[in-house]
Amino acid sequence: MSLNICILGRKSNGLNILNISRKVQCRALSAAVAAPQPKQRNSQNVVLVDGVRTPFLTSGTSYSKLMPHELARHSLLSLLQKNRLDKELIDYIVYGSVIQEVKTSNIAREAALAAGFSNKTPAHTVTMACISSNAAITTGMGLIATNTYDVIVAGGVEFMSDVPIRHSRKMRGLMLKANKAKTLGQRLALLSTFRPGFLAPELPAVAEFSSGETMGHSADRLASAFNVSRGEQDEYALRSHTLAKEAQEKGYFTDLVPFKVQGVDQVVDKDNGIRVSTPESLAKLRPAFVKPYGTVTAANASFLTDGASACLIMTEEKAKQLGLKPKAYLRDFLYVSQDPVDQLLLGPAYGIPKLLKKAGLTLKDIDSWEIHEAFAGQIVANLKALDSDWFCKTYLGLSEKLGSPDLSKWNNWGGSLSIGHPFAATGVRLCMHTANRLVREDGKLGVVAACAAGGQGVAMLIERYPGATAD
Ligand SMILES: CC(=O)SCCNC(=O)CCNC(=O)[C@H](O)C(C)(C)COP(=O)(O)OP(=O)(O)OC[C@H]1O[C@@H](n2cnc3c(N)ncnc32)[C@H](O)[C@@H]1OP(=O)(O)O
Repeated sequence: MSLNICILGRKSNGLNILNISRKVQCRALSAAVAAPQPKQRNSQNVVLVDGVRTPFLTSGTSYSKLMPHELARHSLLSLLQKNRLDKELIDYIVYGSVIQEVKTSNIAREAALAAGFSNKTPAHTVTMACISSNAAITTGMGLIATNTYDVIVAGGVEFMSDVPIRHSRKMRGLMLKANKAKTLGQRLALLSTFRPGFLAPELPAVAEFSSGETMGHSADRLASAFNVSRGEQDEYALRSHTLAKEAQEKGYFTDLVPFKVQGVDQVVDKDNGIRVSTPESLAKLRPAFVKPYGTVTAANASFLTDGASACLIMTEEKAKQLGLKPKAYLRDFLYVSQDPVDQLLLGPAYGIPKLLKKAGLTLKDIDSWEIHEAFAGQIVANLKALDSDWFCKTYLGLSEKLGSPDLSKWNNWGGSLSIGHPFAATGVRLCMHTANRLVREDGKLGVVAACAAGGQGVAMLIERYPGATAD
């Protein structure tokens, strides 16, 4: 028998369209009593021991003079310090990165060396757009499952304060040829081919390579396809910022490790993009991408963010041997992908039903949802897709809609819209917020899901570890 007392919390913020109530779920008798058991998949239990992140900062602020591997270094060192771990214990490091600093392309290795890890600890870097640190974690799970390694650090870093801006292709061609020219005559001949237009730089864009469409434009198109109004998007964005602020003030972001940045007077100890606004000021903002009729604005989109994260995963047996107290079991995961020219931000809508089916669970079994908020319109569209017979039958092959997740369990500490979204670092934050929320909210099972450029997505199942704490 489970006792399920729901206390109606403070005023609802008027989120009627999404039907988001501010119910605080109190499961006084532990969820474990009648809780479902997901199908066992791993031959060995893989546990998430702990995870940390730098404060997430809007790009161009206190981290702007750093290099990305220095941010990653901070998360690696902090993970070890927080868990009082010897660097020699780490068998392997996997890190995610999306927009790469060309000098540190294998940033996992550069960050590890900068952090003083043994040069005998191999490290590699993965990239899968906004789910790159999920890919780092699941790569680590694979290395553990194949008995290749026992103790893995997985993480991710993104640094939007300094991105590689290139010369144009023509200018690059000219410069490479000039490098090879042997005589003054050859150099002068090349110089005569130079045209001022060659100097126009190539800026990296947060855009889909195959279609050239920016993510913001895709979000606008998705919102329009699912009839998500501007009002719904602003309302959802306000919810995200409000809940993040509340969680920040209550000290729930225990995954965040303060950072003394060289040259910056004050220790950076908070995410700086959380900004609770009023519905009126949100309504005044102009469209950021599709002008003049689009609905995605600077306030209902995630913002360009600098940050890094790292987590420690290993077999349960190893954690016991080392006397470590894990936070969660990493129970299951899967990736999904669709045509990016159609709709590329529906990863959660594709991934969640598949994951639940694979694990033998239903929506009701999930106590904590941590879903990446690329855009408010993208989140509302994913919710509408899950609750749509048409979408679930046509695109997922289900006999009917999956339904609506309980929104009182959904991103209760805000999300990427408010906390920030350093692309390759977000996955670890999602897993850590899930693990810590399961403890604070007395739940058992959590789902992480995210969309990513390329039309890809991830869904992960996380289970609270007995005796876990949220510190
Ligand atoms: C799967 C994935 O995750 S894909 C990746 C998803 N993420 C992205 O693609 C990143 C999208 N975001 C962006 O590119 C940028 O943040 C943009 C283009 C939306 C906005 O960039 P900027 O214009 O530089 O934003 P900026 O911070 O200046 O804000 C613009 C205005 O909105 C206002 N604003 C921003 N946020 C808020 C807020 N929460 N409340 C009220 N006003 C706000 C600002 O004050 C500013 O107003 P002003 O013009 O009067 O000064």
